[in-house]
Amino acid sequence: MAAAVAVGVSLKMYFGHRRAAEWCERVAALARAHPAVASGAVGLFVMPTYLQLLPALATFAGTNVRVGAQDVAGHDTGAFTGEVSAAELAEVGVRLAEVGHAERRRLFGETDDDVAAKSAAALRHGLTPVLCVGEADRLATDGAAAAAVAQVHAGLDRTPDGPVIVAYEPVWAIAAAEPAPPAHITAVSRALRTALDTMPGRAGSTVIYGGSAGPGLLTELGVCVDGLFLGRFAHDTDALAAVVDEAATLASRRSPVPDRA
Ligand SMILES: O=C[C@H](O)COP(=O)(O)O
Repeated sequence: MAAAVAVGVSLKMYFGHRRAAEWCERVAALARAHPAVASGAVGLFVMPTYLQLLPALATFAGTNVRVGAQDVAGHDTGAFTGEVSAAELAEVGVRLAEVGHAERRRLFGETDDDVAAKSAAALRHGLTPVLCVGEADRLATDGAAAAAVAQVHAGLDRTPDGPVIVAYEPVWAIAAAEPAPPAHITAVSRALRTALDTMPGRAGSTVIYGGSAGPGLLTELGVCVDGLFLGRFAHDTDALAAVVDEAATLASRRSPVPDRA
């Protein structure tokens, strides 16, 4: 089988309940019809709001689409009003938990320690963390890579073993008109892969790119990333289908890499 290329989508808080349900129905139909998703060559995952998780799990049942949460508590149980634990997410069938997104760091004051606690909670309960990292300001490649690698260590160094997905998202490229330049993404993604390769317990981890990603980018990036993490440009499911097609082509060109996250 071709090596898996990931295509993830976070719906953030863009959709209401009905629109999210309709979008999930269309994506489930795409997943059922697309041979590369059905075979696992393209690893599609979807992150709706907490309230949309249960209906999404029902809609994607029987497909290869994994459902993830956009956040997770750093604690396992107790008096943490408004939080949702990794244990409960895993109990209902959620497979991934996003941690450290730039919006949570900037708007909700999440620190590296918070991110590490959330990564640890996810790994303790069998969820794959999707750890978002990226430089806040436009930096040259070396500085950007150093900042992103430092965030990976801060988010993972004291956490249980297990494969993770690192989403490289330069903050300045999120919600922008265009993604970061391919040469920049390539260089930073390589540095992230090298860092993950030297970290004990992270075999099978992958690096994907997010930040105004859409159709065409994966083809430009080629094998230097393990996939894309989409936001706005997946709201149109035809655009998402185009990215899945590109991922399928890329997967067929990669050497098999078993058991990637
Ligand atoms: O979670 C996804 C990323 O933050 C990218 O969002 P965007 O493509 O809308 O910029």
